[in-house]
Amino acid sequence: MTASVRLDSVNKIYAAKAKNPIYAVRDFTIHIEPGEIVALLGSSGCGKTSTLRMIAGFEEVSKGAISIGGREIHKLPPAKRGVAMAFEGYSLYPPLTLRQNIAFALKSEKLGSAETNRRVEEIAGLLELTRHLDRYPSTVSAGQQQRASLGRALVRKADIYLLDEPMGQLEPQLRAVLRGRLKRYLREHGLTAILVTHDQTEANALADRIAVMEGGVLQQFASPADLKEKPANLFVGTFIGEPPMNVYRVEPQIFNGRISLRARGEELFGYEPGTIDDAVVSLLERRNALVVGVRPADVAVSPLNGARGATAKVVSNQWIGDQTHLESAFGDGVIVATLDNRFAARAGEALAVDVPADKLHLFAEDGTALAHGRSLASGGAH
Ligand SMILES: Nc1ncnc2c1ncn2[C@@H]1O[C@H](COP(=O)(O)OP(=O)(O)OP(=O)(O)O)[C@@H](O)[C@H]1O
Repeated sequence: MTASVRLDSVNKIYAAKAKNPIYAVRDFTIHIEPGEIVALLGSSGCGKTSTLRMIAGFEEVSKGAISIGGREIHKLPPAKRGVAMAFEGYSLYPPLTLRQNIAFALKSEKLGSAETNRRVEEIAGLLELTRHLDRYPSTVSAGQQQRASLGRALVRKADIYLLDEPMGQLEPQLRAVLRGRLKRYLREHGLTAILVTHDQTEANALADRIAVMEGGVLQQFASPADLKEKPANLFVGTFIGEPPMNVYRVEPQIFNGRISLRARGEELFGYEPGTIDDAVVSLLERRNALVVGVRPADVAVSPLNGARGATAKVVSNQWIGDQTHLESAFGDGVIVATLDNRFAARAGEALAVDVPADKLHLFAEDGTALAHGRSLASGGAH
């Protein structure tokens, strides 16, 4: 009951014959392993739902191919694809109770009523719905309807499970609990699932790999850790991570082996000879300008007296319960640092900020990644 999924150069063009066709998805290629949980992540309008609906069969594929378990399915009707889908808009049947709605998904499996009931109760328990099973959709909350819709998808036996924003309506505490349960359920049954979300936490918590989309184009398909540590381009670098990566356009200067990354004539980051790997140094030698990305957690801040680093002036210092968020004026912009401890610094105070060489992300001016710390990205190799 677990299948691979392949999307090969899939395109979705709405109103293809109109004067202004809408390219919702362009040349989208991903190969998903059996039992893998994948998230499609991106901001509103990036093409996530169109992609999911093409896999389910509710939208035609304009160009390209989709296969599930090695079987090409993109021309088959939805019911023949072996897909179970939980819709963002719930789409429960109003005249049926939640129990009947969930059981309805089992009709085609022709189970006896005892087995049907057992499966419905199991899913309802997982989703904290047991107490509400005999109520009608119009008499329960949006979050309960959403869980029933999720239950209706999970209760079925299918080759793959498609989940469109499955937790969007849930309050944060329940969301965290159900995320854990959903992941355990998918894993225990070895199910292949594709989840659409615009919530990074949800994607990170649930998915083995995340497909980051923007403007209908796949930006990167990688594990949560790789997206954070080795973003393929500046879009992914700044989209993934909260607070976002600090970004500066700099001109590198190398003098007697010392490397100075400068903006408008001012040094933002300086490195003594030998602190940056040779491959990265030769990359810097070949560029007049590039973009430096620095994660807030990688910024070291210290009192000014003699500490190494450039000077920054505190703009705001917030303790958010488990972290300090420190924003300081830096160069002609700002630098945001996050620290695990409280940090005593008032607005207006000057500090030294420094970033270890192995934490620098370097991008070309067109946004292609060149290097992450010590390792060259594919764009940095030439
Ligand atoms: N039926 C349609 N007809 C015309 N354009 C559409 C249709 N459905 C979606 N679009 C357009 O296609 C693009 C991608 O939409 P899609 O819903 O796939 O994005 P999304 O990432 O899922 O966004 P959201 O998170 O807001 O649902 C958008 O520009 C959207 O306006």
